[in-house]
Amino acid sequence: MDITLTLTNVLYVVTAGLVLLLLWKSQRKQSSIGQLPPGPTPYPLLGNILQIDVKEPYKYYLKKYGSVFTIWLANSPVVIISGYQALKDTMIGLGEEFSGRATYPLTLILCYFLFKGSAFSPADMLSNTMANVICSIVFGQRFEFEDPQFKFLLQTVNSVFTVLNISLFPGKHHLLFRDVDKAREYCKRQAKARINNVDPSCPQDLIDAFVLKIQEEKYNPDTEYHFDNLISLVWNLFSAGTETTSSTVRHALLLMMKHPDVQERVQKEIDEVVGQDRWSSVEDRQNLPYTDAVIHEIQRNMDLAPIAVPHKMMCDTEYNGYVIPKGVMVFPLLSSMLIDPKMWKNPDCFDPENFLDADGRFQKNDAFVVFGMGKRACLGEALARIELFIFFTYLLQHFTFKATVPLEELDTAPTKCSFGRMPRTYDCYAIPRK
Ligand code: HEM
Repeated sequence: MDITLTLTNVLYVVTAGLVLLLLWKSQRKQSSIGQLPPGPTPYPLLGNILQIDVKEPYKYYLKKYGSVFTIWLANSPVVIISGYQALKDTMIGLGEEFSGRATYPLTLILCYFLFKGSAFSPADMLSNTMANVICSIVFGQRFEFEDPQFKFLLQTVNSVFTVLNISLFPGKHHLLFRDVDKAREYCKRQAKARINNVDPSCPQDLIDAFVLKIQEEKYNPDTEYHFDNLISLVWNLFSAGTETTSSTVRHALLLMMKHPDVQERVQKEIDEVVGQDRWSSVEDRQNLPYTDAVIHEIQRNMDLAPIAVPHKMMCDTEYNGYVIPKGVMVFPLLSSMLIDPKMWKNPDCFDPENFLDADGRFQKNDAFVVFGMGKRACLGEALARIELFIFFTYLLQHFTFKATVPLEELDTAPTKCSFGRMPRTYDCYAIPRK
């Protein structure tokens, strides 16, 4: 008998056996969690992946199943929660139970990005500038834009937001994990260098302050202040705090080009309240209601994190007649609130009137949940709001932004993907105002 033929046959049988085993396990898992909210029937192994429309991932199911439903990403159930009431009940009312943090499943990552080459694109400048804000707070220093270490850190963060559009199979994401490890190593070296070198009377940055807490709590066995947490904190702040704000300002300038009347009105208000001879400060915000409304509307329109950052159940929890087991992943569908026609005057278009009352005063709106809600809401919200205000007002105080293409060709819709919405890259003219 031909030995190669026999081996091939054995291989077929083993592979078929493995596939059958996986199918059996997958179906057992899918049917074993009986009290989850309803949702589309999953295929074995793949779950609902093939049924999800990447452009509008959950719209159809929202209509069919209402505000709480389950989808399966491969072999893992994910509970999707949407709408004002359900999100308030869960993220705030049951805040503790819903406060675990899940990791992004690779299968969720189904993003599509468009990139174009450009003569003057503000993208790099914005991300360098915003990153230096975080660097000043965390590392106590700013970096030159050309610094290779700084470039590497930024590139890695950018990859986390963009290259994560790949599949379960070996490939680019492994390079990404390797780069993330390298970036964390850098954070580690920075932190290690400080361990015995902090002046307790004068901490210079976040690392110094954390190191002092480590020393203060060294005899407390339950302390959260230890070296590993310091590294995670530094990396989390850096990665969560750079691309988010710089992408928002990038989207802001794009919208200003598309809506020159809005840009002009913001500039007029800044000229009247701040003038041209000084920078705006946070105190000016209350006297700049139109500008404030425009910044909020930019963020609502952008909808940077449509499903927030995946949550995880801390314990078995009953909600709305269902039981969501401990460990199950939950996506709070923030988008559903940002475009809810019951909550906004004009939910589908960019319209600063969404944040203005009849007298032109700034009007808060409970459905403005771009930073998430409840216990796991964005840690950097206060800083992000200040950054967006200061950078946006500074840029419009000094420049008028103009598109390089006719306005009707300027597409402002962020590139869609199922976990984040990134602004498009574009060329622009920044015309000095003086
Ligand atoms: C436009 C700017 C930003 C937006 C729209 C934004 C949005 C968000 C959202 C939606 C979440 C997840 C909330 C949830 O899961 O319920 C989040 C988490 C987080 N953000 Fe931001 N963020 C921004 C800027 C920043 C900045 C500047 C920092 C750091 C200084 C930061 C640090 C974090 C951290 C550390 C978390 C995780 C919090 C946790 O797990 O408890 N973010 N952000």
